[in-house]
Amino acid sequence: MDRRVLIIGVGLIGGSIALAIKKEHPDACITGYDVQEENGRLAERMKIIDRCASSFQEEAVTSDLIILACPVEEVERKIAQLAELPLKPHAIITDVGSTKGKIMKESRKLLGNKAVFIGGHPMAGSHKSGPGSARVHLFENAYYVLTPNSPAADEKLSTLKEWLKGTGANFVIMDPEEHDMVTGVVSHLPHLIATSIVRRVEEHAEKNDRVRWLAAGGFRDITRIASSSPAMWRDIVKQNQSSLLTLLDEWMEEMKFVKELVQSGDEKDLYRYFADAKQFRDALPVRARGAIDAFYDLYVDIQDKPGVVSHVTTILADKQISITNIRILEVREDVFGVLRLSFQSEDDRQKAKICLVQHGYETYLNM
Ligand SMILES: NC(=O)c1ccc[n+]([C@@H]2O[C@H](COP(=O)([O-])OP(=O)(O)OC[C@H]3O[C@@H](n4cnc5c(N)ncnc54)[C@H](O)[C@@H]3O)[C@@H](O)[C@H]2O)c1
Ligand SMILES: O=C(O)C(=O)C[C@]1(C(=O)O)C=C[C@@H](O)C=C1
Repeated sequence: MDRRVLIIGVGLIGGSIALAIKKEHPDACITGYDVQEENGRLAERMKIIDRCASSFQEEAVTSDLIILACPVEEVERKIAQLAELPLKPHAIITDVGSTKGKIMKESRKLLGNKAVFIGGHPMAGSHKSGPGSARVHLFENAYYVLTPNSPAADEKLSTLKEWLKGTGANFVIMDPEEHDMVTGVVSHLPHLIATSIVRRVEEHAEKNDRVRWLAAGGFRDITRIASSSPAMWRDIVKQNQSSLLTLLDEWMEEMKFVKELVQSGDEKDLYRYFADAKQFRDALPVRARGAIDAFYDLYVDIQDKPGVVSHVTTILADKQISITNIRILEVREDVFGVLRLSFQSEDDRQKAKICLVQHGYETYLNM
């Protein structure tokens, strides 16, 4: 074990990066530091990291690669703390934070140091948190933004990509401000909208319990991300405030337009509004995004009767296909329920599909 990696924050993303590094660089020693000691210990027990440390400062000075994988406000604070340390010359520091502008500005504090900072953001994830949800394939096919901002960073770019090769991600270089506007559009504003929908529904549910009963697939799909880590999103909103304020103004304009459309009841205009959105969304490169498919989910229609779940799992066990997660999404009386099975790889998902279809089950790759 010659080269040393330190991951600060061993949650979903830090843990998944650790697994991806280990896959490609089995000789590297990966140490984790987490302010929640139980997360560090869990990651160690799960062999996501080789060991956990109780002080990040002590580890940082001997590390070749330092990955900041904590919430973004904390990434900024950690950069300032690292800048005070005698880091190894040519060590690489990177982060996985969902915002880049303020972090890149803070990283200038490291310029006097011989270590090099390269900002990073893998554009895949989940609403789940903690090392227990870490997955080696989480970033496969996803875009992974890198924001080098100095000649020294340009020089180290290929070394960082080599470290991160096991993620299977597609690296893309971006300017931090552009990054924050684009992620504001596709990730941060949608997150605020999903959360606000849940809050509206909660208020209605307090007045009428049937709101809870009838919340089904549509509500689930549009609000899944509202179950994400509140600490992570509090920090993202603080860091990307200026893009979000612009985008919220645009959103309110859009809602004003929608209200007028509903008020007008104009059939042609209503149809066009939905049709335009459908056309754009259907043309998006879903597979390349990685975020959804990284979990290699397969949906199976099952009847609401005893023993059906164990029948499905037995079929897969007989073929030695392991399931990483299983969930019944919706069971409607007398009709069908949808079972969501998650697999480690695309290969397992395809094999599972074939043998379940052979046993008469209806399966879907997407819902
Ligand atoms: N969840 C996603 O979908 C996603 C995707 C891409 C990037 N990110 C970014 O990755 C980072 C981590 O998010 P996550 O989803 O892994 O969250 P997580 O909650 O699963 O993990 C974060 C970890 O950081 C630890 N932590 C918090 N403060 C710390 C500190 N001061 N020192 C050390 N450890 C600390 C927490 O205890 C936790 O274990 C965030 O910056 C987030 O913006 C998240
Ligand atoms: O899939 C999810 O749950 C996510 O919210 C992942 C998601 C996203 O918006 O796509 C969220 C924040 C990250 O910075 C990157 C990815």
